[in-house]
Amino acid sequence: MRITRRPGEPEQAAPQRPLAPAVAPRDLALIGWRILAGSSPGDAFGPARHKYGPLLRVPLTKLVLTTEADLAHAVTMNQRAAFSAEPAWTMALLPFFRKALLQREFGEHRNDRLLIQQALTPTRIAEYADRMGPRIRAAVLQCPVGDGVDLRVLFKRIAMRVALEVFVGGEFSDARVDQVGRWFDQVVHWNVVRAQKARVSLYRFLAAYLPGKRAVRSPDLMAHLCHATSHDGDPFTDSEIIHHMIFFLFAAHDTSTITMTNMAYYLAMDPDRQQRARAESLSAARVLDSRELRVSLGELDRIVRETLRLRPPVPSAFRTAVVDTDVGGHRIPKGTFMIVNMWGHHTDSEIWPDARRFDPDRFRIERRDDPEQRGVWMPFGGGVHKCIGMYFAQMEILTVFHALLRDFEWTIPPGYVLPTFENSLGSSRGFPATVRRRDPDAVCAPVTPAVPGEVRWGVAPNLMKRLHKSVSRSSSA
Ligand code: HEM
Repeated sequence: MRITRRPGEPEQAAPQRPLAPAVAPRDLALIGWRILAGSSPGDAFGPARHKYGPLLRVPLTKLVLTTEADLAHAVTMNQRAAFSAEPAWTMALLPFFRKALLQREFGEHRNDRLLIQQALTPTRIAEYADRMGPRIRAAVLQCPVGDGVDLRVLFKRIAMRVALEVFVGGEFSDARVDQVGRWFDQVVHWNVVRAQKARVSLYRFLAAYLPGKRAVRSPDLMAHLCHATSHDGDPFTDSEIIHHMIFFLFAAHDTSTITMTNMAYYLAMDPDRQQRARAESLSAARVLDSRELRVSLGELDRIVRETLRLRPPVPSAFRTAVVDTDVGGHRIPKGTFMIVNMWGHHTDSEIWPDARRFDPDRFRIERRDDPEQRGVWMPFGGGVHKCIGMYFAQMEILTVFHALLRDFEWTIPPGYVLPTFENSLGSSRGFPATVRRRDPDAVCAPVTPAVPGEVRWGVAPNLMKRLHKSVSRSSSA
């Protein structure tokens, strides 16, 4: 419609619909039950979204949850500076981190993010790939074989070593890597005493490096922070550097460990797909640089993407409204705690055909162009807090699996379900794999097209049947 107005006449604002409050459904608990009973978050929230709208408030609280992709963009892009990550993340998961990057906002966040970003430029990542590649391949060759192997232990050790050697600098013994890994496991533990003890140990461990880093400009993040200035123009204090490093090392290894564990799990459930990825790796050179990794390992790259769609290690982003604002036509009062659940729209069957199938081919170029899929894959978040380590993680994961697929094959006991909720940030578990070393001269068997596998969900898989029954009873009541 064309709007005509005389010169000088003020522009009339389009009539606006009054802002609605987020609905607080009384049957919200039922959604929780559905997820516990084996629904994916996308399936469980779909009916509620149709009934109540895209924003659901938890009754009697200031918690508002959305599984809507558009709203996830609006909140994380934060164009009106109405949301802050700091108080929300501190409450949700990071009480044991102090002034981490994710807990900084606006000017201060911009300053520190730009500094940290310098450790993650494409050139630096390529250097890390060259330096860490041989160490990763050597570590993969140590993979235990036999039944009941927990591959998570291997992935954790590799990711922890890479994070320490790249961002703190130097070389670390296996015992030291495992010790630091255990402290990080405990730092987000529900037992606050253990968590506090672990944080003190990490603090002391990193503090011991400070004098050396302040004296010499070594090419690692920690030395870089020692010689940089903070937002107020002063050098970072010892404590600021250590708090940055504790969160950074955690973010740099825990998410990658979880992703690699989940990938190994899906590939164990889908032997055809594993074989296809192996054939691709065997047809490429054993040693690939960071650019070649992405170009030569398309199948593996799609497996990473699909794994991150189905089980994002950071399933939600948390924000607090710092002013009264609105999102998607809904009023958001100051102080609202927003849970942007990317996992919900990642598993929404209205967006992803056959959403519960593990189907990496959905990321093939010809299918990725599907307009419905554009912009709805958000495992690394969005906006100014978007994951700073996205390309680093990709390089590391591809390097590990390229080596693993060439020399090992693995399966999983039939019917085993890796508990869905227990493989995200702060609570991650492995699974019992049967691992065999491959004969290096064996030719990869011809590959049949993979049949996408239905993903099984469940918090406690052995309780699934019982929970299903109780949910259908309460729904029909
Ligand atoms: C598969 C692996 C990874 C996933 C899925 C992941 C996911 C995420 C997500 C979703 C966020 C944003 C949270 C929010 O907006 O509330 C984030 C932030 C962050 N990630 Fe990652 N991450 C991964 C790997 C890494 C790695 C390898 C590093 C470091 C090398 C890293 C460092 C960070 C940092 C420092 C932030 C905070 C950024 C900021 O506040 O500006 N992450 N990550």
